[in-house]
Amino acid sequence: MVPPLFPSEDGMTAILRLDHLSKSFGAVTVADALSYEVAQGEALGVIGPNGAGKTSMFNLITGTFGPDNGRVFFDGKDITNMSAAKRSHAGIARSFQVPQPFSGMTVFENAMIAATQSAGLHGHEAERFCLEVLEQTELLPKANVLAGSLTLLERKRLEMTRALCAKPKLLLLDEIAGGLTEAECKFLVQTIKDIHASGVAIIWIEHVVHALMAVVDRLIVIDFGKKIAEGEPQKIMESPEVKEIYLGIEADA
Ligand SMILES: Nc1ncnc2c1ncn2[C@@H]1O[C@H](COP(=O)(O)OP(=O)(O)OP(=O)(O)O)[C@@H](O)[C@H]1O
Repeated sequence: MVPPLFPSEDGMTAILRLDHLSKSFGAVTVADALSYEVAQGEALGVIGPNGAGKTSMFNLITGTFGPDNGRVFFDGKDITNMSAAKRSHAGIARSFQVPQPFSGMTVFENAMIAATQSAGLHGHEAERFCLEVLEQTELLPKANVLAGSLTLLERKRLEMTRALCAKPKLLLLDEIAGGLTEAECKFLVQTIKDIHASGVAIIWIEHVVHALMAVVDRLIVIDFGKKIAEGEPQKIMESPEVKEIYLGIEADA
């Protein structure tokens, strides 16, 4: 039986629900009965060791591949069998760990592709919206520059721009702070805070934990495709499970 969608257990309205998602590639399990919810407008942080299945979880949410078992619910609908393109139209957008812009196009043209193809905007409306987003992500001065010539920080900003131009209800950020200097990271965190404040729900996978902690309302920890901890960020970071994974301290030490 399909579980009731709204409201969720804590009385909040969920934008996303993963219900016992499982996925394996041969002997490698990337999702192991993974279940959680994201409330409308919530910012959820995701941490876990390399290879734990975090990016795979995004692939299951965006429909890059389907689960072996379990279901994905988004905005009141079961989207488990929905194509990636339809999920994008429905309001799920992502940024990639390795930025994937159209390098031979300008920043503005990259933004326009997302606004027209994913958000379904046209003409002046699309242009106006792209300019607004470029201002928000501080890329407006680079609007006419080729994406291939941007710095790493600017490419990360372009990833966010493209995702935001799709008018998402849920934004998936995959290790967007990696490789940045401390000062660059601070700027990026402020932009993500602004996006969060505008009401967009966010799931943010990040190894740069202090950046994550500055934004997220809740944290989950994934190891071997399994959710091993979930809750208030500070408490989770101090939990024995996290210390064991990140610092090599035995859970019962
Ligand atoms: N399409 C695929 N086919 C086969 N194996 C895959 C596929 N996608 C991911 N994997 C494997 O699944 C495991 C989990 O990968 P995933 O990228 O989801 O981990 P991650 O937690 O995001 O890691 P990282 O923090 O290093 O980015 C890895 O061992 C990876 O090689």
